Amino acid sequence: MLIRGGDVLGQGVQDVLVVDSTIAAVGPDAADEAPQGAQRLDAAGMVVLPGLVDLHTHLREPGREDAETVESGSQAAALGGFTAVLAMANTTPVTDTAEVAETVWDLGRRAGYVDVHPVGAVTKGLAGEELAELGLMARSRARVRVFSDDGRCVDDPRLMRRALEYVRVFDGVISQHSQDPRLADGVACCHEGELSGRLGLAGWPAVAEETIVARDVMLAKHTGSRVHVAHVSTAGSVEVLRWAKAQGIDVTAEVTPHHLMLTQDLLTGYDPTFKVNPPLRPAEDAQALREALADGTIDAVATDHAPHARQDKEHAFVDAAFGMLGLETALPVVSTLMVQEGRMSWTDVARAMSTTPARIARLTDQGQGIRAGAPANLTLVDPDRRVTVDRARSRSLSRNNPWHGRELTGAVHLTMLRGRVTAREGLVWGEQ
Ligand SMILES: NC(=O)N[C@@H](CC(=O)O)C(=O)O
Ligand SMILES: [Zn+2]
Ligand SMILES: [Zn+2]
Repeated sequence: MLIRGGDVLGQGVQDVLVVDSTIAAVGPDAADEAPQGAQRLDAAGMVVLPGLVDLHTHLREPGREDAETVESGSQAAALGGFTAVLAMANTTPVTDTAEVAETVWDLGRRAGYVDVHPVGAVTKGLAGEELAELGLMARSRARVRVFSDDGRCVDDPRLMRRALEYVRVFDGVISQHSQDPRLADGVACCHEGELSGRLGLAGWPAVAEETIVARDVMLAKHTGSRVHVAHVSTAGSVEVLRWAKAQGIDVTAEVTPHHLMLTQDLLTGYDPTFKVNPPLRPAEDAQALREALADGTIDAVATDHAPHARQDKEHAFVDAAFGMLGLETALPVVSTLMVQEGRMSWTDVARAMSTTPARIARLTDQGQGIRAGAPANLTLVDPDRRVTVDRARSRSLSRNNPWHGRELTGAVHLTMLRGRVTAREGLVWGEQ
């Protein structure tokens, strides 16, 4: 397929020739190299990005196939411009063995829309007591490199130290859900501050996140291992990261689209759609996150796509499950908030949503950019298209969509995984 006239990485119009599963040529001569009868795709007005990689997705299978399956989540991912997702371990059973990791990996292959890389649990059953089979998961067919107890914090410093030492052997990384459970009330469900008092809700203080981030960067320094901070949400965490990076500590961090754009003020209606962990924060935090993403202190955007079935989400605010959808809206939110408003270029977006997350997860078949010889993982974005988000049109099996009714600018037009079109104009592979 010859992709004609697209703006590659926002750096200028180039043709891109894809032959089989590989990018064969990029540039003015690509058309000359196209074989007879090659399919042509007019990409005028589109931005061509490398396939997006999500470091943080909850696919809910095995165990909660009513909320999401590998197949439904993979379809949502492809429609969102992703070619790979890291599937979190908080399933039932937990992904804490090579067998479960291989099951998830195989389900992803069978679905075929995106590469599904299982994240391994750090501790058995996410219980925070005993290390899981990290080495066996790493050596399994699923080649696990990212480990996380996400949903829970590995709060025992001794266990965190051991985990960091262990994964260093195979160049793995611990993705930490940074939240000291001892600094937050068990029923906390929003940001602790003046607003939580007014709403009568128990909150988490920002410091519950920041102390864990600070501790973990020191443990990374001590062990010479890699730590990744999942869903950074406070200005104080950003300051710690900035300091740690200046010291040369091997730490990376991700931010979600919702922590970039949404703030705690949405909670005044007590709508559980906006209940998420970590909680939506004050506007000053969101502002600090935007700046940190733009200047590279925060390395990546990750969705934390967290589907929940109606019976778990539609409750009084305090009783509802934590989490919100994100796969289909991540690129449009980043486009609207960061690109349209001049904070990031499309090259920066490619770095934060493809190249860097692929490197953090040590993926071998993703994030290699748009150059001859790289796997043909591509996302075509229509940067000026305005879309009003409609939760009813999501491919996710769940409806906890915090973007419902919002108008966003920038839409995914087409996604290609190793030369195969997996999504195009709202339809997935097989429907086109
Ligand atoms: N983000 C959330 O609010 N929920 C996540 C867990 C998590 O990411 O911590 C989930 O699994 O539902
Ligand atoms: Zn988490
Ligand atoms: Zn999560």
